[in-house]
Amino acid sequence: MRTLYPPIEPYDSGTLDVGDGHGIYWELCGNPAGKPVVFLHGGPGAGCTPDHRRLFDPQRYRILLFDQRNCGRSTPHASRMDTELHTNTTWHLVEDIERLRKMVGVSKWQVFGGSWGSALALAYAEEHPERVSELVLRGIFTLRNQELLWFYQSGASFLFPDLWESYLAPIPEDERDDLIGAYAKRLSSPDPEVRLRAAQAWSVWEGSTIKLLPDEKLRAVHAEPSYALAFARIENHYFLHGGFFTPGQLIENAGKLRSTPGVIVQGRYDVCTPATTAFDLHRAWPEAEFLLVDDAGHAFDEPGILHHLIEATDSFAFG
Ligand SMILES: CNCC(=O)c1nnc(C(C)(C)C)o1
Repeated sequence: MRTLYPPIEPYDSGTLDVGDGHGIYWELCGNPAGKPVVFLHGGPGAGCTPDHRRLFDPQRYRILLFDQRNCGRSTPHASRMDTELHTNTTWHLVEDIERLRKMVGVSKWQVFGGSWGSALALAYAEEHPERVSELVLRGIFTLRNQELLWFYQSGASFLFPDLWESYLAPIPEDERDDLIGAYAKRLSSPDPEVRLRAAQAWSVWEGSTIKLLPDEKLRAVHAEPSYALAFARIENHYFLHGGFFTPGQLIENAGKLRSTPGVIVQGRYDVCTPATTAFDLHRAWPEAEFLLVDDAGHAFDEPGILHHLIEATDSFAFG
């Protein structure tokens, strides 16, 4: 089974001013003369980690990673309540990707994204197909209403009834018919204790359910206050607006990808973004290789998923 390439450090990094008061943290890793690839993290609001650099052969790829608006090392951080989110939408991020592409000076690049990153990758590729050499996608998420309701209102709750009680805890029973809406109210509360309690409950729900087997380290990351506040605020903001898509937009427009080489990797037991969406994308984009991993959940570093992701990036590298 293939696994991550060795740990590496960036050979360059910085912050790009993209307007609206936003500074986007970016870093370049691997071979400056290598095949260009951009990595799109999940959430939205999760930020990049050093392991994300390791999905690509550093001898053959020039790897750009960046923290999307208001999260990670980008500024202003959404954990601050004076950080407003109205200039953080899918289409702002698509424009940021183009700004970064022009900054690094490439005409096209491989786009790699998992979960929310797969939605952003699809949005970018459907908007700018001429800028995408290949797509490598994992844990397909297109923010259709049924997808959001499954994970945040009713569905995944049937598989994790114990953890679901903790997700419900901050919300009074008479508001539980619209949990995304009820969480929005608490994530914008003037009371910092109310905000933090809601943010941690929201963030830990996801952090506790994205791997096939429990991962206490990942749960702890999601419970950390600054991370949880940004992650929950940004996710809830996007989900309240349906990802800023028209209903079913990414699947309906997948015909724009017919000439783009691609690989779709999906865990059979992905509770966060169930396989039905990946299958719908496969049906709409049959040219892409579709790999359903029978012993995996959602996370990129589940053994079977990681194996196919590394095989995919290797297969597209020069040489
Ligand atoms: C609903 N959020 C799905 C998503 O983008 C996602 N799933 N897991 C993650 C991290 C592990 C990166 C937090 O992001």
